[in-house]
Amino acid sequence: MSFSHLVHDISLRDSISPRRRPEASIASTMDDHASRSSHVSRAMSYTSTAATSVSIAGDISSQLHGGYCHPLARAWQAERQLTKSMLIYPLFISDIDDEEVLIPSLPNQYRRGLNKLIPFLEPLVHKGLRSVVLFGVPMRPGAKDALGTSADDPNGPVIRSIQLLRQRFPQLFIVVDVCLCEYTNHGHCGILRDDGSLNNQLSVDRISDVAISYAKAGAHCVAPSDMNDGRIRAIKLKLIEEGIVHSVTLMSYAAKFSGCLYGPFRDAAGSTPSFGDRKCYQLPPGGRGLARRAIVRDINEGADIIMVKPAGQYLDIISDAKELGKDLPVAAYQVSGEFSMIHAAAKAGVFDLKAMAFESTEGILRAGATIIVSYFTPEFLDWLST
Ligand SMILES: NCc1[nH]cc(CCC(=O)O)c1CC(=O)O
Ligand SMILES: [Zn+2]
Ligand SMILES: [Zn+2]
Repeated sequence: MSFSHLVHDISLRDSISPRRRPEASIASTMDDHASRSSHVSRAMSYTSTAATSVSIAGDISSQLHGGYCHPLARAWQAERQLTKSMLIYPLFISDIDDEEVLIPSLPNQYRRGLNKLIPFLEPLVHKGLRSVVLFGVPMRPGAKDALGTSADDPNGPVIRSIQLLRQRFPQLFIVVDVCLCEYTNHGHCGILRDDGSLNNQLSVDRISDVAISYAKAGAHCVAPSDMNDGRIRAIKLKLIEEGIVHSVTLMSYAAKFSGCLYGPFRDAAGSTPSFGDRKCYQLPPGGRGLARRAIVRDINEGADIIMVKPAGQYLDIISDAKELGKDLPVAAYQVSGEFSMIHAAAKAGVFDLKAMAFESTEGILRAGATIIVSYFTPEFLDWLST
C-alpha cells in the first residue's frame, strides 16, 4: 500500500465520518466536553501534517487504542487467561476431627478437622475445584517433637485426609505440602544441630521419608517447601526405589523467599519458629541469581513442576523460572500475606476486591506461571462461572 493511498484514505474517512478518526476511541473514553474538543483539534492537526509520508507511517503505527476498546479485544491481548484448572486451593487440616476455626489474620479461611472437610469441599468440587494442597496442623498437646514425628503418622490428619479425599472426590488432584515446621517443637523446617542450624543429611532423609508416606497414601503430588538442599533428588530417588515414581508428581518450592508475607499462614499452621528465623534456608528477597541457581538445581534433581513463592513481589523470578525451565509448568503461590493485604486494602476502600484479585493473577500469568496456589480459589470458582 502506498503512502499516498493512506493519505487519501485518511482524509476520505475524515470527510465522510469524523467518528472514524483514529482518535475516536480516545475521545469516547473522555466524558467532559472540553477534553473531547481538544482531541478533535488534535485530530485535525493530524490530518494536516499527513502530507509528509514519514510522519504518516509514524502516526499510523502509533495508533494502539482501537485494538483493545472492546472487552473481548482487551482479553485477547493476554497470552493466557485464568481458568479453574489453573487453581490450587490451600487447606489447613487439624488433628481435631470436629474443629472448624476461623483464622483471624487470613480472611474467610478456616482450619478444619477431617469431619468438616467433605461438607466444605463438596460444593466447591461441584463448582469446578480441581486441586487442593494440604497442610497438616497438629493441635493436640504433645503432638510436636524435635524430629517432627507426627508429620507422617498414619493416623494423623494429612494421611487420613489424603485417603478420604481420594475416596470421596476421585477427580480431585491432591497436592501435599511436605515440611516439618508444623510438626517440630522448634518450628523449623527440618532437624536441627545443637547450634540451632539445620542438619542437612538428617533433614533430607526425614523429609524424603515423609514425602514417600504421603505418596503411598495416595497423594498425586508431593511438594516439599522446606528448602533443604538435595531434597528433590532424595525424594525422586526414593519414589523410584519404591516403584511409585510413575504415578507421583514432584513439585518443588524451588524459589521460596524469606520475608514478611508468611505471617497469616504461620498463625493458621502454628508453625512460627520458637527462635531465630528461616533466613538461612529461604532465599533473600534481593537474590535473583540465587533463585535462578535454585531453580536450575531443582530441575536437574528431577522436579516436575517449579514453584515460585511469594508471587506478586517476585514476578521477575516467575519469568526467570519460565525461561530456565521452559519445558516445565511453573507454579506461583500467592501467599497468605499477599491475600490478607489485598483483603485489608479492599476493606479500606483502596480498590475493589474482585478487580484486584483478577489483576494480581493477570500479573502472575503474564510473568509465565500457569498454576496458581491461591486462597481466592473459592471466589474465583464463582467469578469464573458468571
Ligand atoms: N514451610 C511451610 C510453608 N509452606 C507454605 C508456607 C507459606 C504459605 C503462605 O504464607 O500462604 C510455609 C510457611 C513458611 O515457610 O514459613
Ligand atoms: Zn457431590
Ligand atoms: Zn516449613
